[in-house]
Amino acid sequence: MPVIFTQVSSLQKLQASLREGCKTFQWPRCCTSRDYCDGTGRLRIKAQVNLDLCNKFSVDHYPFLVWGPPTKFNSPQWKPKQENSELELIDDARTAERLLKWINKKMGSSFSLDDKKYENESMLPKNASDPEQIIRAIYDVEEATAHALQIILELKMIKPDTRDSLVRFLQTLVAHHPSKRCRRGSAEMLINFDDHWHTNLSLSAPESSTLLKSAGENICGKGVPRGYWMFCRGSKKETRGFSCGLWVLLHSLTVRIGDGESQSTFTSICDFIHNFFICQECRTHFYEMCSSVSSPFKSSRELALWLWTAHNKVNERLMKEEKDLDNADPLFPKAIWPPKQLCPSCYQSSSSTAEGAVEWNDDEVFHFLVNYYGKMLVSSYRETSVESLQVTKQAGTISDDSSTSSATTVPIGAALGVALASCTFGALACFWRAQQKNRKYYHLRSLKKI
Ligand SMILES: Cc1cc2nc3c(=O)[nH]c(=O)nc-3n(C[C@H](O)[C@H](O)[C@H](O)COP(=O)(O)OP(=O)(O)OC[C@H]3O[C@@H](n4cnc5c(N)ncnc54)[C@H](O)[C@@H]3O)c2cc1C
Repeated sequence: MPVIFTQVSSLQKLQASLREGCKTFQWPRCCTSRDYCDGTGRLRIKAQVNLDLCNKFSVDHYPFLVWGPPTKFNSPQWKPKQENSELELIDDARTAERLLKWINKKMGSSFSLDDKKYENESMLPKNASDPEQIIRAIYDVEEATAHALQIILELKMIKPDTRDSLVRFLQTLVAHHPSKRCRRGSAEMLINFDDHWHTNLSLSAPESSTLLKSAGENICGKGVPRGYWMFCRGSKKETRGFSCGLWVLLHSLTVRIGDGESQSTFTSICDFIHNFFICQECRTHFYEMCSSVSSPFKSSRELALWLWTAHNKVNERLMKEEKDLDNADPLFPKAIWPPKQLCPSCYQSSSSTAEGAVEWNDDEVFHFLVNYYGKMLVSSYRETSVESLQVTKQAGTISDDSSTSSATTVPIGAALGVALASCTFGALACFWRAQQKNRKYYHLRSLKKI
């Protein structure tokens, strides 16, 4: 997946320095907003770290843009004329138009600088009722899994009385996590579990930090958690995210298990939330719902529908709370799910009872859940990501989900590729932001003049 390596703010700073009187200068090896014009009018670079970075990439002029797969940027040294390198110097990028022309040629695309959809808000799922949105959630499920594990380890939540519950949950993940990476990582963790947690012993500090590092880094592959959400990204920083990813994980488990595993999966989910979900209120409510189940589950259908109903009960309660407190995410207010647009057949034709409750067609809801959290969650990604296919082909393997490509390549590809429909947009976003800043700057200046 190509990326653009640049420092737009540095370029702007450089331009600003020139405007402010740096009459003579040499192109710096690298500069940032902390660089400055010295008494002789030469641009000086302050931070050693920038020099090192620029040395690594042989940066000798501005703007200096490199195109290539993100993982290749980790190589210790790269030179613009290096043969057989997947990194390529963009040699014509003096203006946004010229850069875009270069990218369009490279990609066989025809983007224009007026394509306003590259703004940040396009990173948000535009319409939660759009079934295609779930394709992004595979990354959030990975993110939530790794995030949950980090919390467990950092807060030292594995104790003699919680240990077994984690083992059971990991066993479920090994068999049924929708991401193969996470299945592999969970298996790895289980294999090593007894080495770190002898029965009835909690971890001492040095052991804990060693395991924290290796488990945290590996449960869903290197680079996960990545620190951002795709499907679960809220329009405010404090909304959605982890708890959304956790729900998606739980639903995806319930549609993957066999009938004979339904009761044990139910117990493992309930215990996991009870012991390891840090939201006290959520745990308490969820535990109450778990405790009110009177007879064992006999099929995955029963369990999937139970979890769906439980989630809707939470939604219903939060709908009221959000209304009272006026703290809903404006783009993602709580609602009874799935909405009609997403699954019309889930609704009985009479639609709702006299009390206003929805009458569901349970068979259709189950069918919908199996498709949505089963096939769609994992397979649509492969179909829409050219990059993922390329990685798979290169590796000479056949993938059944997103897991065969590198943990860092795919999400960046997803972040730029799936969310923005093409990696090119990343570069455009850069220019877009730069343009906007300029517009804002000129706007402010014109205001000052007035
Ligand atoms: C087990 C659990 C219990 C929680 N309990 C509480 C609580 O008591 N109080 C509280 O304030 N917060 C609770 N939360 C957090 C809360 O439910 C939301 O996760 C959080 O507010 C973020 O909401 P969201 O808009 O991202 O959608 P979420 O509710 O997180 O849902 C994520 C996605 O799942 C899908 N979805 C929605 N409803 C359903 C459904 N019924 N079945 C299947 N899929 C569905 C939608 O696509 C949605 O975008 C809990 C979270 C979890 C995981």
